[in-house]
Amino acid sequence: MTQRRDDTIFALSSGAAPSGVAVIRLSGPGVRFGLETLIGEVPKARMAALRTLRAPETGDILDRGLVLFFPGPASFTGEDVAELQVHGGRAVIASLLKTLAGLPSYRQAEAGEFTRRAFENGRADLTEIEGLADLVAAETEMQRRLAVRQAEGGLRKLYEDWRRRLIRARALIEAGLDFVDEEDVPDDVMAPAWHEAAEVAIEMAAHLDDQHFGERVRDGFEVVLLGPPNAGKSSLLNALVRREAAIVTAEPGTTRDLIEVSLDLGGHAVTLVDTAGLRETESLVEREGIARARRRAGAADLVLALSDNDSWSETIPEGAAMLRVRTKLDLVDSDSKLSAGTADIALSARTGEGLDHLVRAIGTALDLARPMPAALITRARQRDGISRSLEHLRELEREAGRAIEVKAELLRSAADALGRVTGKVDVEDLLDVIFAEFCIGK
Ligand SMILES: Nc1nc2c(ncn2[C@@H]2O[C@H](COP(=O)(O)OP(=O)(O)OP(=O)(O)O)[C@@H](O)[C@H]2O)c(=O)[nH]1
Ligand SMILES: [K+]
Ligand SMILES: [Mg+2]
Repeated sequence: MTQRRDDTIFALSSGAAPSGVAVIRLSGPGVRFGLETLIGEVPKARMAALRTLRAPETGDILDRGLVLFFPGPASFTGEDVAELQVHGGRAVIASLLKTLAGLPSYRQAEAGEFTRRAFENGRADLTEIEGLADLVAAETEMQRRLAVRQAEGGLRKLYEDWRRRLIRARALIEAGLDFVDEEDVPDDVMAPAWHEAAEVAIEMAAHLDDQHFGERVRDGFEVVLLGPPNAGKSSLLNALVRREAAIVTAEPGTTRDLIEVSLDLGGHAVTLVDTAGLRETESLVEREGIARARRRAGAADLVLALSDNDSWSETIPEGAAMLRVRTKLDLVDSDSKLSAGTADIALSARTGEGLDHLVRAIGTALDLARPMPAALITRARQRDGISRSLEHLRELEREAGRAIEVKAELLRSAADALGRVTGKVDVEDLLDVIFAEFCIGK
């Protein structure tokens, strides 16, 4: 996807027609010419102007709408940009797009091309662009909050600061190399550089040690339902998703495979997994299902251990965060309901009683209530880059006795690994993957 920058690109940036209002976005060197052609002038920068749009050849009225002009370089893409806010009918949009396509060196934008131009013109780094993609895709409130912070440069600021400090440390070392015979370089000339690198390494390690919180906000936390046959696991899953996603029968051993559903639980993206009831059995199919249930529970963010009789023997895998859920509360007479038993929560999938309590408890158990740090890793790509950078710094610490040139090279590699995360360094191979996430018009 290499584009010539003398093209002016355009696209419908709002959703599918028909809609009340449609937004057509233009970017490139021909934007001023395009506006003069369509409305006879270039309106005042960043002010909405109500104008009649006309076909250049015939003078026919295409539509009347709001026209906005954002001169480069202080625009989204860094180029001249315009937005045409017109009526969202199919014919209006079609005639405008056709008119634009007829202008010299105008063409339809490819998916993500506006954002790509923004990156190439230095208007946003890769982490901000990933934040933007997440913001467009955000489905839950937590995802939206995380994406806004990232799109606003939360990660960029942190990573640029580290990179700047590593580059400075290397400069200190190289300056020392230039002026002093290596044998004689006194330790204290280099000491501030080593100190700086060690500080950055500590900060990176802390940043990486986040239990993958940002990735899980983005991709969803995994919550696994576990318990003996007929505990009511599938019934609870169905009640939470409000549809018959899993088969429920009175027969113990109904569920064999893992059943996954994605849902928004109180503003948090969760993948809820129903599993086979745990028991000794001769059935090979069921045994495999039970083995899968245990494996999945072992890797879960949270296990909901279900029981309809307040006993919790052997259900719980070591180490997993867990809530004990007493099911079928509607079968319990109202006097016994008052004695809480050993469960964290009691509920009925049949009547819905206690479900809201469960949703709140899940949020608390996942520790979602804590304040979100300004910069959270949201993707494996970022984690890999920071880990690689930290590896180089660790090597630097281990190789304390090595030649100064080797150490300077390790600092350079550490800074480059960071630069690849933000897109400052040699990322051509990554770009197509990242921009493919965007739709046309973004
Ligand atoms: N009264 C009442 N019955 C329930 C409730 N939840 C589940 N049941 C019944 O309990 C039986 C088992 O429910 P399931 O949801 O299939 O239980 P499960 O844990 O998925 O069972 P397996 O898949 O066999 O391990 C069914 O007959 C359900 O109708 C409830 O809240 N109240
Ligand atoms: K069952
Ligand atoms: Mg089941």
